[in-house]
Amino acid sequence: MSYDPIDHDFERGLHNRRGILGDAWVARSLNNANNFNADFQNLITRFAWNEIWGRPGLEQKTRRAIVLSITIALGRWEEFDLHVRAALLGEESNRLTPDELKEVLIQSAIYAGVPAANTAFTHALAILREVGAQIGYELEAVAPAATTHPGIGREGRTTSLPYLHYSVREPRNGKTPRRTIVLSHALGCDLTMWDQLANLLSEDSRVIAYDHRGHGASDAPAGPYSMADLADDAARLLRELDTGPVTWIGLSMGGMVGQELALRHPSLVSALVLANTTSSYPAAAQAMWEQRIATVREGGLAAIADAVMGRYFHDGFRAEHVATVERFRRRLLTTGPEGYVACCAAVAGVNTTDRLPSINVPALVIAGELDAGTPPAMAEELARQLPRAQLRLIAQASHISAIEQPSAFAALVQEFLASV
Ligand SMILES: O=C(O)CC1=CCC(=O)O1
Repeated sequence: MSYDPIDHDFERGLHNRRGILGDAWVARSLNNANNFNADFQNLITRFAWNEIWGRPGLEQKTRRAIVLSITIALGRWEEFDLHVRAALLGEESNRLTPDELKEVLIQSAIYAGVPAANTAFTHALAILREVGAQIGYELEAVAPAATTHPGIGREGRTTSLPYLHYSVREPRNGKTPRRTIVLSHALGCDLTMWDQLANLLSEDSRVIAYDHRGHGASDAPAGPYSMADLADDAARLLRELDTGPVTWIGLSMGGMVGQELALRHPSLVSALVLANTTSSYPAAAQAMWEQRIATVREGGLAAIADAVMGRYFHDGFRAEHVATVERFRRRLLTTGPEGYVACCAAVAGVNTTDRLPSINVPALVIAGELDAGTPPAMAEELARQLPRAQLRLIAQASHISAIEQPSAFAALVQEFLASV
């Protein structure tokens, strides 16, 4: 039987401790050990750094965030400072970026209290001032009123009436926007319909999403509305935001607005993505729209909610994505009935077919294979009339194809954007 003189727990712990706190700190701490504290140093090296930090169940970045949160909650500022510095200067695989550190501190404000987070920000800022240059992070003045939420951008509303609620996401890469994209939602939805695509496209683009009049947090002036009203709203919003020509991505009613905008305000549109939409409805559909308006007037939006969900999403999607469908149902039910029926009138009256040949911008027309509301034949007609259109069909998608098939939808949009 051999005797191994190496204490493996201590060695492994030391290795982990160096990886997390850095060689210099660990060397200093070992050099300063003495007959009073060496036993304690040995204990934390074996137990904290080997037993706990050595466990494979969580990434080291996550463990760093946990330590920061707990030291904030307990007000252990010396330990907090040590771990902030180590987290910022750590190895690439496990370091926290200043933005990630900021998120830990913001979240701790809710769970440990604002006073604790306040002190944490003061301590973390002092460390960032010290190590910022080393990690390429510059502190610069920013007005709190101008901050943006990473998931929804900066919200605002037009200064002119009727007020339109919008959000603007600036490019995450921090560079000049490659283009400005406007996302235009369907009847009965609101700008949140686009959250996922907006966050994807804002990697390098400025992305604006807005609520049509009568929807979301925008005004709902007395109706009925026309498609020209909705297009003029869009033009007013773009002029207020001083966007210049935009890439317009609209689904269903949002695509109808895009066509009318390109016809009435051609200088504001440089490219069009028209998804699950049409340039007109057959005469037979007029009675259906009139019936829908009457039903909502009589019974509110609850009276049409099941039918609308059935048109938005195909059977398989509804069965598998109950929470998503519920989210859309809630949104529909919280849309004001007056604004909704006023927009139904605009949709029923859409009529751009004969004018489409004058839209001379690149266009991507997307159809959903299973879309009963605006079937692929309507997309084919759009693509026939638009001089610079390409037509794409998404399989296993009905009306709200951007939600049913988000990856396929995003891939088509990105392929198109790369080509224009
Ligand atoms: O509400 C529907 O049935 C589908 C729809 C028509 C126009 C729109 O935007 O969505």
